[in-house]
Amino acid sequence: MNTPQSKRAMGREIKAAVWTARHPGAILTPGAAVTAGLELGWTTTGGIVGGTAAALCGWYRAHPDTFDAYAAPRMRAWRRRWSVYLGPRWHAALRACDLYTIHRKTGEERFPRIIRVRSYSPTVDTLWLKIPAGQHARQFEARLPELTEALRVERIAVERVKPGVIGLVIERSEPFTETIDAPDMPHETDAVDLKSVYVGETEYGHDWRLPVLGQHTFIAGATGAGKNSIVLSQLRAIAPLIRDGLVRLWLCDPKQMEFAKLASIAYRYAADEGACSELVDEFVDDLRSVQRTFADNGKRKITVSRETPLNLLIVDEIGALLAYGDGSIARNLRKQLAIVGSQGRATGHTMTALVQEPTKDTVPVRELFTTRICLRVTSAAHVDMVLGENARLRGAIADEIPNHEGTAGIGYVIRERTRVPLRVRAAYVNDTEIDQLVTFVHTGRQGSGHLTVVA
Ligand SMILES: Nc1ncnc2c1ncn2[C@@H]1O[C@H](COP(=O)(O)OP(=O)(O)OP(=O)(O)O)[C@@H](O)[C@H]1O
Repeated sequence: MNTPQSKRAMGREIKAAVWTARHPGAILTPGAAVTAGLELGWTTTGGIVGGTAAALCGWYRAHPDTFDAYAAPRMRAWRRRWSVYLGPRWHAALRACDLYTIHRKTGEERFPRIIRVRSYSPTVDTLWLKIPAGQHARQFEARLPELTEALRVERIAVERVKPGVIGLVIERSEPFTETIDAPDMPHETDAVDLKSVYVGETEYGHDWRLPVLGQHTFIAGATGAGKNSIVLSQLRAIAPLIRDGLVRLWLCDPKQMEFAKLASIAYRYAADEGACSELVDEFVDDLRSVQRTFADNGKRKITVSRETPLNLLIVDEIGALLAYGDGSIARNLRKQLAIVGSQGRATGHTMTALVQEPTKDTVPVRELFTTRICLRVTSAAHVDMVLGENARLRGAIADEIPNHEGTAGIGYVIRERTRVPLRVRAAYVNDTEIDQLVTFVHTGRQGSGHLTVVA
């Protein structure tokens, strides 16, 4: 491309024409309204506009899930585009942070141009910026604290989208300011739906529910991010099924911290790496034996009962297990977890793995897990490793969650239908509530004569 030589800037009328071509809606929408008013009459046009608004209100009230997933992000993005990120305001913020260039010959100020606004959640916007020659994502990274203040937002992250285009992920406010109480333990097994177990709240204030039956769960988060609280919330929510022998816990607990308290209610419990590997072998043997029984009886899918319970394998610190020793344990684990991942859902063998740092050792096994959760992580690269490509650019800035207890349990999941990140917070289960869980299970088992088997 030739470097421009002229000292004259582009004419105003040409700039206006270019702007109109880039934003046809800004002319077409009022134009269509006026044309409709003149052609159809103002009453009919008012009726059409009112009818559309009423239909949207009806949708909003009647079907919050689909409205929040499809209509709300578009409407929000449009509103923000024409209010918050409007030209003069946007330019003032960039100018204050020195994030613009000056054309050497014409002296014209050149600002990164907003080419796309997405607002997948009420609290996070993603802007795509076409940056002028001479700018780079690094300059934005260096000025993020200033830009965050200038835009009056909570935090901002930068991603390079493609040559000449960067993404700014802007978190406008923190939806979670309070700890969420631990789930109650229902008394009756009928009160539990294993396909939808309460573990906390979403940024919309709805229940955050996870399936325990038929899905494998991968939880990543730096130390202190609150990974355990997700598992412990699940276990409290399904407590009567553990008590009644409808769910069997298989625990690999190399760290021996919170989960060690659960050893007495586990069906199998292992702490050191060798024992964990043996436990997983036994879990796969059990899976095989259920497969054989199913083959004999012509069954294809599990119905959870005492005879065919749900077997839940929880592997804490899977990263450490996969990186441990001479590699034989890691190889065995990878092979066995692949079997559980591909065949366990039908037989009622599901697994949950927790990892502090998603690394090259854990990435291959990550693919085995159908539900993935990313709490606070220490590197921007970890987010896409856990949640999939472009998750961070779409708003999952889990690496930007501040490292303090007030944010523990906060993270992101990817919504199934729209592939958009959802900010969530797990309920917090404290030590007393873990003890309550253990007592609840033991008391019920004694009452029913059900025996606890501990490895
Ligand atoms: N869901 C939560 N809500 C609020 N606070 C929480 C939550 N989970 C954990 N915390 C707080 O954060 C602290 C650290 O949590 P925890 O040790 O369970 O995190 P972790 O991710 O499991 O860490 P590690 O990998 O080191 O075991 C807890 O002691 C607790 O005070």
